[in-house]
Amino acid sequence: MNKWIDVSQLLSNKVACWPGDTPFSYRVSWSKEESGSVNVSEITMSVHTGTHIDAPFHFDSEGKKVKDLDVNLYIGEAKVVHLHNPSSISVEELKKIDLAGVTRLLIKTGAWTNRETFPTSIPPVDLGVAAYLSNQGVRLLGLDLPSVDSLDSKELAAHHELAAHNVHILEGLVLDAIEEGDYELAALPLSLTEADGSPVRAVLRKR
Ligand SMILES: N[C@@H](CC(=O)c1ccccc1NC=O)C(=O)O
Ligand SMILES: [Zn+2]
Ligand SMILES: [Zn+2]
Repeated sequence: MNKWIDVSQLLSNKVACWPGDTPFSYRVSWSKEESGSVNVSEITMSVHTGTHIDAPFHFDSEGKKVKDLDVNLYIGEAKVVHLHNPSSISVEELKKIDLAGVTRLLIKTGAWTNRETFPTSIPPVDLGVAAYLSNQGVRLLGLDLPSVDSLDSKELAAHHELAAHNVHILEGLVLDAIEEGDYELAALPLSLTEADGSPVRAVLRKR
């Protein structure tokens, strides 16, 4: 039986954060010395830090929140493909991939090299990709990037298009050591009732 491989970013005070967003912080808020019995800690973070999923509420105030998302999206068969430092994620490139039976597509671009600093530019998901993937039956798109849109985008066109075509978003994967092929994925969001996104622990197992 193949082993599960962790494809999540480490959550430490060094993790990169979207410029201007709440930085990640961890601290022991009640030490064993103080409490007399236990160490108790707290974390503060943006839900868009590290490896995470977006709920449509992130970019649509009427959109689904994390609690409304189907857990079945985030567990099951997934295909990993490599695009080699693409300038964007294009329909043309995706047409070269056999997507028959693929419901979860994970793309390694290699474009985010130092995960302790936020990238200055990333390849965005082109317009038309959402419609293409959805026609092929893809329901979850995962990337090794902090966003599916370019970092300076205010319209978040790819986020909106993906949601309109019912393709869900998983961002910030660590796919450096993952070869192309068929895997099982587990990347469950927390059961946050109100949130627009959630950190996940993403793991892959070769099929
Ligand atoms: N779309 C990005 C997050 C994002 O856009 C963002 C996150 C925190 C603070 C500001 C953000 N975008 C501002 O334009 C994501 O999905 O993780
Ligand atoms: Zn996000
Ligand atoms: Zn996003």
